[in-house]
Amino acid sequence: MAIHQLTHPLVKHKIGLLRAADISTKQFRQLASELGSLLTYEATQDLATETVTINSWNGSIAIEQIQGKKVTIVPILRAGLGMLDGVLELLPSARISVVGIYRDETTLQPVPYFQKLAANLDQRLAIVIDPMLATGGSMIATLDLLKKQGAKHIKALVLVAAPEGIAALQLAHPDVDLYAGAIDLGLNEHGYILPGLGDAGDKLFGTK
Ligand SMILES: O=P(O)(O)OC[C@H]1O[C@H](OP(=O)(O)OP(=O)(O)O)[C@H](O)[C@@H]1O
Ligand SMILES: O=c1cc[nH]c(=O)[nH]1
Ligand SMILES: [Mg+2]
Repeated sequence: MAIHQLTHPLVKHKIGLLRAADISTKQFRQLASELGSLLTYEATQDLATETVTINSWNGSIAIEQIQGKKVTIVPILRAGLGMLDGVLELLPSARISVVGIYRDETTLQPVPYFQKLAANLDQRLAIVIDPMLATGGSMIATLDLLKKQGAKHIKALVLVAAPEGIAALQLAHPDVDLYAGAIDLGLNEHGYILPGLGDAGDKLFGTK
């Protein structure tokens, strides 16, 4: 598994702003979306292109376009939705496959509750988005589910990852590339990332 920790100054700056205790819902949403765009830019660097001929203002010319079926973006509900607008800014025609999973607060085990996936998953790049990779349970369950439905080419985009989650992901899905805005120190006794962002879903949805 390739692990890409983004080092772009804009990413570092925006992740830093996200960590402020007094951040507003509006600011948190805006930054999560912007970081979604920056992670997408990085994660799509190796997309294959093909040459096609089009009619331009000055006659026939050859242009490059992305090859193959449209990408599918896979937000993990709820918090993954916070990155979706930013990802769509760069991939406006992408199909969206929604996966609903929450983490049981006591056992920290992922609990799936919804899925609605794009067709022909085997022919698409699937870009899974979730702000937090903590124990890795939710991401691993999502990748299990996508592969069961035929997905073969998957990338995972997170704002903050814990080393524990990266190790678990590496073991379960060594073929999936991870793109992280930051790799933090570790998890506390409740499974929260330190220094982390706190509860990303609650901050995005204003539920706490
Ligand atoms: O790596 P893990 O240990 O599985 O933890 C990470 C998961 O926890 C959070 O979701 P949460 O369960 O809070 O659901 P929410 O997005 O609905 O708030 C987060 O958005 C991830 O999906
Ligand atoms: O730190 C964490 C861990 C799981 N979910 C979150 O929202 N934050
Ligand atoms: Mg949450």
